[in-house]
Amino acid sequence: MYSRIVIDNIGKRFGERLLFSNVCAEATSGQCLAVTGCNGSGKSTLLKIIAGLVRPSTGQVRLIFDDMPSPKEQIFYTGFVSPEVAMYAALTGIENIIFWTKVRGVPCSKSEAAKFCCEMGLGKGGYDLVATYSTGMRQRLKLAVIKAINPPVWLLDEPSSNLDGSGRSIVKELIDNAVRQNIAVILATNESEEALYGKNTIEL
Ligand SMILES: Nc1ncnc2c1ncn2[C@@H]1O[C@H](COP(=O)(O)OP(=O)(O)OP(=O)(O)O)[C@@H](O)[C@H]1O
Repeated sequence: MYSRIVIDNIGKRFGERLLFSNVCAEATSGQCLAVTGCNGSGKSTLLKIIAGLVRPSTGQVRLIFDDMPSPKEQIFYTGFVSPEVAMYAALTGIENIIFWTKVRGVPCSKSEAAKFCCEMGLGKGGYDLVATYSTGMRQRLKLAVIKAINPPVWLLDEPSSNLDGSGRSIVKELIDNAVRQNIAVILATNESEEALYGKNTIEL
């Protein structure tokens, strides 16, 4: 599927405080757009605006897909990995994947969910309750969920947070594969090395 995200003159203000203004960029299928900037510059806020979770103060974000979903359906075309997204602690990793894929209407068997856990380096941890997970394991599970849902637009907010070296390599491979599969990836990061995954970069 072809997708195009147009960030058109976006600005955001919280009360008196202007966070950013006149941000313009585009991300299309098969490309990664990196969003960089210091702590508090508004990277997460911009991703939330693109996800439709926060209203911009000025400008608009247009999501364009070749099969023209209704505005209500468009939310199902994006996946969001963020420190603010939580997995269900009372479910196992595999059960979380089955839950989230069901919410999105994507078929996913237990064995497929177990495979996604393994690919993200959770191993047999996929059968354990998320309540018992370390922060890095929770992050790996969020990556397994977006891989299972596989939407045409991926919004990745600090995808390597709390990950060790092997986890960071998994994130790189995940983004490379997503781009190869024609997914549009928007990546917010503080890591200069990770920012290089972006074909284009917005600095806030
Ligand atoms: N709902 C809100 N109301 C008021 N201020 C907010 C709100 N959400 C975010 N902010 C403020 O906006 C600023 C930018 O936050 P944001 O999380 O987008 O930055 P960031 O660039 O992602 O930071 P970091 O690199 O630390 O993750 C922060 O100062 C934050 O306190």
